[in-house]
Amino acid sequence: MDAALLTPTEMGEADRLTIAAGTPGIVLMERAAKAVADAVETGFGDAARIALLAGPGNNGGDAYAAAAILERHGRDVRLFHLVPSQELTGDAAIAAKAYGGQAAPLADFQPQEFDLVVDGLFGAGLSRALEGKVVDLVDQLNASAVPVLAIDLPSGISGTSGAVLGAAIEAEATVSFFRRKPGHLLEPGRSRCGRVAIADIGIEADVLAEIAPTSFENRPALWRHRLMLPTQAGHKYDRGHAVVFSGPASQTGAARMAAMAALRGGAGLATVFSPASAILVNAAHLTAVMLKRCENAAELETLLEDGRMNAFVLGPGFGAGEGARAYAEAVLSAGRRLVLDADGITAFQDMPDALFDAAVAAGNGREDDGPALVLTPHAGEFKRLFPDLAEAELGKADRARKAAARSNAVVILKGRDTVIAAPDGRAAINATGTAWLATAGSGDVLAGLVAAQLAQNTPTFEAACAAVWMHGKAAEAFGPGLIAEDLPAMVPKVLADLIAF
Ligand SMILES: NC(=O)C1=CN([C@@H]2O[C@H](COP(=O)(O)OP(=O)(O)OC[C@H]3O[C@@H](n4cnc5c(N)ncnc54)[C@H](O)[C@@H]3O)[C@@H](O)[C@H]2O)[C@@H](O)CC1
Ligand SMILES: Nc1ncnc2c1ncn2[C@@H]1O[C@H](COP(=O)(O)OP(=O)(O)O)[C@@H](O)[C@H]1O
Ligand SMILES: [K+]
Repeated sequence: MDAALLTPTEMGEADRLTIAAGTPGIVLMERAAKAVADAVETGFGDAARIALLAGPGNNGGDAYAAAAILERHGRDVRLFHLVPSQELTGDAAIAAKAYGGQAAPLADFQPQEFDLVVDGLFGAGLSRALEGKVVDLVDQLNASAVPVLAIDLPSGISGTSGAVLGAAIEAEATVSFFRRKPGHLLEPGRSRCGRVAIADIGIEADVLAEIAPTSFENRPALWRHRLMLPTQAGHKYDRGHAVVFSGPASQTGAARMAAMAALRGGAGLATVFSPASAILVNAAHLTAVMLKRCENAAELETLLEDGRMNAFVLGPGFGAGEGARAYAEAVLSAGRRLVLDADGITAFQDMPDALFDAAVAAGNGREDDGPALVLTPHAGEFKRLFPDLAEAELGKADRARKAAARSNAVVILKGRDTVIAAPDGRAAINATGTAWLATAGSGDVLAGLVAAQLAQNTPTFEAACAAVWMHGKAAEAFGPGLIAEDLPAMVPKVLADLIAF
């Protein structure tokens, strides 16, 4: 549960359970405020003049309580309130009463008069879009060069979806409490948060058992225990055999990169299945990866008789025609797990139900590994299979979740904030990677890394999460100048760190 993300509603529940177990709300607020004051001291120690902005709820209460602490530390603070303190209720009213320092209405706030602004306008309780004077203030603050430390979330960012509601503050740093929220990881929220620190305010981890969160940060804690690493006496077939379908002679590179990634990711064997016309091109470039001719569906049926070939990739460079559909359906109906990427996804754009039916019929695989199908769309490909979901007013995590439930597939919805969702409702949000991943072919490598995990019998959701995490880490390890071919070569370093972890 270390990787759990809490929606604002779930966080409210964590708060409620903690209060019910005997910790008064004002104590939680004091601890939250102490964490904010500590973040000011450690991150913005040089700031001489500090403004704290207080909204109408407990986020504002945190600002009052933090102002009181900073003032006791001798800092020059001034508080600006959206509503007069006598209109506050509950813990926020208590905190406002306890603060005896300078306060003024928000209309008097001029960002340039300060070296640091602490944003306590809205946090988890943001329930509608910002409007009117608050929007003007946010715009003015964002246009100034004054750094902002946000309490819980930058005001205007949805903690659930990361969306900007009306307008949102751009923070340099954010202090949140107990666990991250999806909005800290999903764009544009992630970019607006700056550095995120999570403070312990005395909420016990055991509240999570009752809350049963379904969103997670994609970290090794989520899947590390499900990875199958080579055993001392292991055989290559223990680590599975990944197969990647090659496209025609002029489009073979993508499949080879995916196959190389499958080997580097730990599959015991990897084979490219190639149409006859591309055999020589593929043969000229392959060494550790093997090659077999697969000209049509009948040949595929025969090849599938070798039950050791247990994980397939279809799509990179393949061509988006009827052939792709026939192969995908054959692989699924033969009980193998399949990563469907790129052209493989596009091939089903006019008949997505045929794909979803095949995935439902394939069920949950051997020993309940999880779904047989993994879909790896970027936003454009996603729209081809799920046009209604692409257009719905949904956050990215819910979009991916609904797609996973509809298709009975694990869906990897790619981008800077890649979401991995399972039909059972789990969703993991990834934070590894660099902008250098936006390079031709990097998605092909990801498909191969997923197949590597599937070949090694990692359950489907965990396989997808691990692959996305490693893909990002490989990019981080390489640094600037990355092209897709560099990624497989970085995987050994990523695995070494993971094993040492
Ligand atoms: N849940 C917890 O465990 C803890 C919560 N704390 C703080 O409490 C915050 C949540 O407090 P609240 O639930 O009171 O919520 P907020 O303080 O985030 O905001 C709710 C208030 O803002 C108003 N509001 C919402 N959207 C608005 C909009 N667009 N324009 C104008 N007004 C709007 C609401 O009517 C309500 O008065 C957290 O973000 C955190 O800072 C901390 O005190 C520590 C403990
Ligand atoms: N700005 C970014 N930051 C981090 N990762 C990114 C960014 N842009 C793209 N990616 C990742 O790079 C990969 C690109 O895959 P894809 O769009 O299929 O490209 P291609 O078809 O060229 O292989 C995905 O894993 C995606 O999540
Ligand atoms: K805030």
